[in-house]
This record gives sequence, C-alpha cells and structure tokens, in this order.
Amino acid sequence: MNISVLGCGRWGTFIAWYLNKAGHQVLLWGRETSKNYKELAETRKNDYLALPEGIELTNSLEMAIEYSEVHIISISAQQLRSFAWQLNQHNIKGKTFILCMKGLEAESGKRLSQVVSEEAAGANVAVWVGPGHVQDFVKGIPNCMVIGSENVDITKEIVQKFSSDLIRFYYGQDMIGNEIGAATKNVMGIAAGMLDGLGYTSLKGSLMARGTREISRLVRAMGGNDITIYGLSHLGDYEATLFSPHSHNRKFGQSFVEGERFGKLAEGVATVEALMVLSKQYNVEMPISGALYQILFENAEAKETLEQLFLRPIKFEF
Ligand SMILES: NC(=O)C1=CN([C@@H]2O[C@H](COP(=O)(O)OP(=O)(O)OC[C@H]3O[C@@H](n4cnc5c(N)ncnc54)[C@H](O)[C@@H]3O)[C@@H](O)[C@H]2O)C=CC1
Ligand SMILES: O=C(CO)COP(=O)(O)O
Repeated sequence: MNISVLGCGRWGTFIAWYLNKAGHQVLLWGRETSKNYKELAETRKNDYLALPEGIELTNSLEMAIEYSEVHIISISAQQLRSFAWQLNQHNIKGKTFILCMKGLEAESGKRLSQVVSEEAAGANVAVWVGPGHVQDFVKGIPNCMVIGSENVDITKEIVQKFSSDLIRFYYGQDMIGNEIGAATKNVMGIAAGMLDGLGYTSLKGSLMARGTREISRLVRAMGGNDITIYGLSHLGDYEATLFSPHSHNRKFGQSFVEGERFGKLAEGVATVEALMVLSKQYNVEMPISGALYQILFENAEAKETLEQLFLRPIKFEF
C-alpha cells in the first residue's frame, strides 16, 4: 500500500526504511528548511541508515497527504498540535494518522491522540509504540511493538499490513494506558540516566518496580487499565530506555547530572511537566516524577532530591 511518513528525523526515517522493507510504497516528507531533510535530499543517508532507492522524498505536505490514505507522524510531541492544525488545512477526512511518537502535551497533559482529534476532527488516529532502536533494527535484531486505536478494525488492518519478521506487533487494547505508558517510560529513562551519572546504577531495578507502580496508579485513575503499564509500551520499553546506550532520554539524564548539555530530543523533559498537571488533575501521588520536576525545572540538587525519595514514610509495597 502507499504510505506517507511525515517527519524525517531519527525515527521517521527508520519507519520509512522499515515500511519499504515490509513491501510498501513509501513517501517520506520533511520540511524544506529542516537539517534532516536537507541531509537526506543531498546524500540519502543520515547517522543511522541509508534510504533504499524505492523511498521517495518530498517537502510538499500537500503531495504527501494526497499520496496515501495511511500516514505516519513522527515529529517532536510539543509540535504536534500546530502540525495537526496544518494537516487540517488539507483534505484529510477519513484518512488514518498513526502516531509514532512518545509524549504528552506539556501544558495540558493531553495525550497525543487527543491533540490530533481536537485539531483534525474527521481523521482516524492510531498509535504505534513499544521498544526499538534504529541501530538494532538495521542490524536485523527483531523486537515486539504495539499498535492501537479506538477502532479495532483499523488496529487489526494496520497490524496485519505492517507485520514482518523484524517486528512482531500486538493489538493495543487501551489507548490511555499505551499513550501514557509510552510517554512516561521516557521520564523513567531520564531518572535512570541520572542514577547512572550519580554512580547509582544498581538502583535501576528499584526504579523499574516503583516507576511502573507510580505510572500504573495514574493510568487507573485516568480510566485506563493499570496492567497495560506492564506491557510493551512501558515496562517492555525499559531495556531500550533505562539500560540502552542508544537512549536519548537516558543520555539526557546522565548528561544533566554531569553538567553537560545533551542536544538531541529527549521527550521525557516535557512529559515531566505534563505529569505534574495530570497528578493534580487526577489526585495521584507521583513521587519519582515530582522529584524529576524539581530537579529539571526548579533547580533542585539531583543527588539530594533523589536521595530524599528514601526518606518518605514507610508504606506497603502494593
Ligand atoms: N521505539 C520507538 O517507538 C521510538 C520512538 N521515537 C519517538 O519518535 C519521535 C521523534 O523522535 P526522533 O525521531 O528521535 O526526533 P528527531 O529530533 O530526530 O526528529 C524529529 C523530526 O521532527 C521534525 N519536526 C519538528 N517540528 C516539526 C514541525 N512543527 N513540523 C514538521 N516537522 C517537525 C524535525 O525537523 C525532525 O526532523 C519522538 O516522539 C520519540 O519519542 C523515537 C525513537 C524510537
Ligand atoms: O523509544 C525509544 C526506544 O524504544 C527511544 O528512546 P529515546 O528517545 O530515549 O532514545
């Protein structure tokens, strides 16, 4: 089938590569002014892969929208609302937009599918999340991921068309759980990087146990299924984020405590802000996310703030 991939950064370019390999006709769109687009247009390569011949490149959004009924979006989460507004200036009624992104709107705490539905009513929205790094996939190392939407027929159709021996997809059953899970694994990734930077790597097991607990409480309060947090979108993505040398969020956390600047996109930073909104809105205690907010946004000292988590009153584990 024809598929347009909107966004040609690290992940969008991989998605285009993957879908071409899975036998689809792929058009990859990027903004004319974007550094990533210019590099691909000139060399057909980036730091991670070379684009196969079959993938076409365009900087015309109109052409990308007309090209197919199924579109992938992979840009930074905080840009999604304005981008969805832009999409809505075209004829997108009945088209499907699959969000390959992991974030929440910082100011409102809204999920990305909600943001698109608000700005581009009439389009179908799905999400594709779960563990995976370009560096592993291009070496042929397979992984499992999850695709979900509010319409099970759409979910099944996408999964069937996108599956290959490189990615085993599961049908997502819980949009709240999968979107919150995918966004918040980045927050735990930043915390893991801070632990690495502070010489506390051995605490990452505890972070996994208490992080999943904190996020599952939130998901339940929001009306999702708390078990989803123990699935591919969240716990299943911990290896790729809390432990992987490739993770931008983990590297951001480590660089932060080491006093260095990490220049690439770490979605978890804005997600921490969104979690403070949701924690208040749903009256859910979120100690790990709260500690990260203090460190990232209120200049709290990282080591001391993380150590404070140990001084909280003793409680039952579950
Ligand atoms: N396993 C997975 O599912 C993975 C998911 N991701 C997710 O993919 C998303 C993108 O991440 P990366 O590719 O690493 O980021 P990136 O920074 O490499 O690429 C983002 C792209 O979005 C473009 N962009 C930004 N604002 C835009 C706008 N307003 N309109 C159009 N294009 C715009 C930029 O020019 C850039 O090319 C993130 O949400 C990230 O969490 C990333 C890696 C793996
Ligand atoms: O989502 C990812 C792995 O599944 C990528 O994570 P980072 O953005 O932290 O690199």
